[in-house]
Amino acid sequence: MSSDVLLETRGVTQRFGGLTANSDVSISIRRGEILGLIGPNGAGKSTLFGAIAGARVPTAGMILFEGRDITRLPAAERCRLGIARTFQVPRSFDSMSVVENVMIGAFVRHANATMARAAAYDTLDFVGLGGRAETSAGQLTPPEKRRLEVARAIATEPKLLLLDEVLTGLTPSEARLGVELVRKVQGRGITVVMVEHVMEIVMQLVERAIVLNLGQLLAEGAPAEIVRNEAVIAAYLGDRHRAA
Ligand SMILES: Nc1ncnc2c1ncn2[C@@H]1O[C@H](COP(=O)(O)OP(=O)(O)OP(=O)(O)O)[C@@H](O)[C@H]1O
Repeated sequence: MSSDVLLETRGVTQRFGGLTANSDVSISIRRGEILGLIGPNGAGKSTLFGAIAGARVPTAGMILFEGRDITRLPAAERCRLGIARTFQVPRSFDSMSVVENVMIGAFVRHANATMARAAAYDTLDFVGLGGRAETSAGQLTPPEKRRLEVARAIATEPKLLLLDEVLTGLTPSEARLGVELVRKVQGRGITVVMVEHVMEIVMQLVERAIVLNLGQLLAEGAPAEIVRNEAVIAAYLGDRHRAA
């Protein structure tokens, strides 16, 4: 495997009873890129994130991170190796303060609470939530909660960050800030894979996109190629993106 490949899935299959959520999915994630993972609802995008982050061991197939087989490694160990994810529905501890929520991530790298707190404050400044550090997480607005989710993941100091629909449902100005934040994350040397349905965001942000449909890899390429791919138009985009 070439060293510019950070993570590779080989033939990953995930069955839930009779349903095959991922079917023989082989993809490579290149070091330093922003990769889009797109496809219709139920295509298996979040399931693939789960396989990469260690939510469950896939039914079949293999996952390699920096050339190492991590297929059976627990999520916490993958996190220590440098894989972090956010969840589609933010998972904050609402009775705790914002900074305490981020400390949960920072403890992955800092055993000492003072150092974890300092790292959490830095991360909150980085994501633009520095002014909300002492607020209860439950009082954050929905877009702020998404940022908190990103902050907690970044505080683990990942090499690979999996973002599950963090920019979906935002107003245009919030989405613009979100796009800036993802670029800043990449600027830190973190490789980003993002599940995103809003094609305007995908088109401006990602360098390469992978399309899943019915659990299978349907297409991959530059966003400008993807939006012209007949199979992708038929399965996902519809005619409105034909001329994009
Ligand atoms: N833990 C589970 N048990 C049973 N079925 C599941 C489980 N997780 C996902 N599925 C099913 O697997 C399929 C793929 O789901 P997944 O959430 O990965 O799709 P997705 O592409 O992320 O969809 P969306 O864009 O709606 O989030 C769906 O049919 C879903 O209902």
